[in-house]
Amino acid sequence: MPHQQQNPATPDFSGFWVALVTPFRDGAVDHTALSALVRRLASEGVTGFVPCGSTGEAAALDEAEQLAVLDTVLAAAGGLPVVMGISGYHLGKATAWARKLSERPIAGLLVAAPHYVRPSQAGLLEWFRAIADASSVPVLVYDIPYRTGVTITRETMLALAAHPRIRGIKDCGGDMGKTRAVIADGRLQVLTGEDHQIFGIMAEGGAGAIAASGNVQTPRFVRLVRLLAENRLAEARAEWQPLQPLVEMLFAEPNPGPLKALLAYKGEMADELRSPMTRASDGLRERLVALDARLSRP
Ligand SMILES: O=C(O)C1=N[C@H](C(=O)O)C[C@H](O)C1
Repeated sequence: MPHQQQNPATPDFSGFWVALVTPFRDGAVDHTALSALVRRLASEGVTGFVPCGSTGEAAALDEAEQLAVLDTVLAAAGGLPVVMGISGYHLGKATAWARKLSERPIAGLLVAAPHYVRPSQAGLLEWFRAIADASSVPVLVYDIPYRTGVTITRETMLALAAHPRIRGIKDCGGDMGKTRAVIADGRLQVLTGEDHQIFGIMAEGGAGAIAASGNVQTPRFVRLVRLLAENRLAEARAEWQPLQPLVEMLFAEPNPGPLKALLAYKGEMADELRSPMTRASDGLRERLVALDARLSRP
């Protein structure tokens, strides 16, 4: 497999990354659909790919399935970088997994705080440092307290920035004070992980986004992030305004249900999720299809 286009000495995670859905068909991962999705997104100008995040229903995939998803994405990515998601709450398993994943030609690991166990800040430092020590590729901290149940404080985040392999955050932290402090500190690249905050966080100096919404209307998201990176705020605002209702609808029911409903309507995959995640309602699907059609008109 080709190595990712990242300079290991100065990895750069700026740009627009897509948090990939994992297509299923008749209960199994649909690798044909996944490969076609990645090739389309690459041709539409995304920076890179993030498989096995929350959007990718990683919690419902066993290790062999996650590795197979990663290999399909690497093979279809055409040399674009791939950052693999890791979550869990067993430190020994997480470090072993990080070691194994970093044998693959990936650009980085996206590591969430341990969920359910609610450790102290000292425990969080141990978690992220141990995984970064085990990894041979850069690590992005996935800050998402509403899913993990644990808040990474500003002080903890800045302490993590001292680790040579921790290079950025996927910010769903919901604390603009912390986001601003990390941007001002300058050691970690801040990628928003909240699709509705792409404009705001990049306008404040964020380096980019990792977003589920970009699985659809991809060229619009790619243009938006490019304009923001170039500080062309008025043009970026004009690009952002029509995307706002799309983002709202895509998250009106649990992600990735709405996204898969729209991708299925477009013929890119089956409208199938693994329980307990469920398909979007018919009403939301109809509204999404209508909005997507409007956004797709030249
Ligand atoms: O899978 C991800 O990574 C993302 N997850 C967020 C979520 O559903 O919590 C949304 C974001 O767009 C990407």
